[in-house]
Amino acid sequence: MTMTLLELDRVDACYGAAHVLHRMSLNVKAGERVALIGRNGVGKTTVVNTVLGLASLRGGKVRIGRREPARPRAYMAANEGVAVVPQGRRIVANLSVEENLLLGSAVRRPGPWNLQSVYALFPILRERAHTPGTAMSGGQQQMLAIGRALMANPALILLDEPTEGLAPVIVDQLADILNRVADAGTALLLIEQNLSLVMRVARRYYAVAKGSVVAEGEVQHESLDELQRHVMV
Ligand SMILES: Nc1ncnc2c1ncn2[C@@H]1O[C@H](COP(=O)(O)OP(=O)(O)OP(=O)(O)O)[C@@H](O)[C@H]1O
Repeated sequence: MTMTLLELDRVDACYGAAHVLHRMSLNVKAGERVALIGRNGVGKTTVVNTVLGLASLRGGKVRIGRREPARPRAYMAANEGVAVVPQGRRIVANLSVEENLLLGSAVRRPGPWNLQSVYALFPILRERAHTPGTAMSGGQQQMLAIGRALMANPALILLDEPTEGLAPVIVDQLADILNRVADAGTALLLIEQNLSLVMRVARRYYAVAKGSVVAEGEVQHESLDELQRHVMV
């Protein structure tokens, strides 16, 4: 049986008094490529925040790898092989590209990814290894954020709107890179409003509205119009 890497089972989650997720259920198994789509503010980032313990789990169950914590915490995700490429990238400004990559290897599992293989995937990062991480373009910083996640050799990467603010030509490169990462065996949960990326990378999708899953299925069985109606503002 394929291992479940992440599962939310009827999860309710809050920020203080703000109740954002309502019986949210989704799962990602080893090697899967899953998209989470939906309009702004429906709770997609809160799924990641619940896994990291940044939003409070108030009901339901969260499974992270082999654990089912009552209070999920970021270190548990890291220990269970779940890495995050956060919205806005969060590159550390006063560290070089290489130092930012090395931050990703603090909790490291065995696997194919190391500085050399990350540099082979992103030659631009090798060229810019000693420049400050935030001195690079938005697209390059996104590559750095993905490279940093790979340095942990994760079984699953949660990517929160990786195409935000990127030019279409960079989105094309990103699709190619994410497919290579997934081909190498890493599962992806792709939070995205860019459906061109979703259609090129994801196999399954969940559509979210008002903190719950309102539709799910195989990406290849849906038309662009069908997916589009879940993200239109
Ligand atoms: N730290 C917080 N405290 C209180 N409310 C929050 C907090 N973070 C987010 N929210 C609220 O939770 C709701 C869901 O936000 P979330 O960021 O999960 O949405 P999203 O689907 O990821 O949207 P976006 O694409 O805009 O990031 C929104 O109404 C937002 O205002």
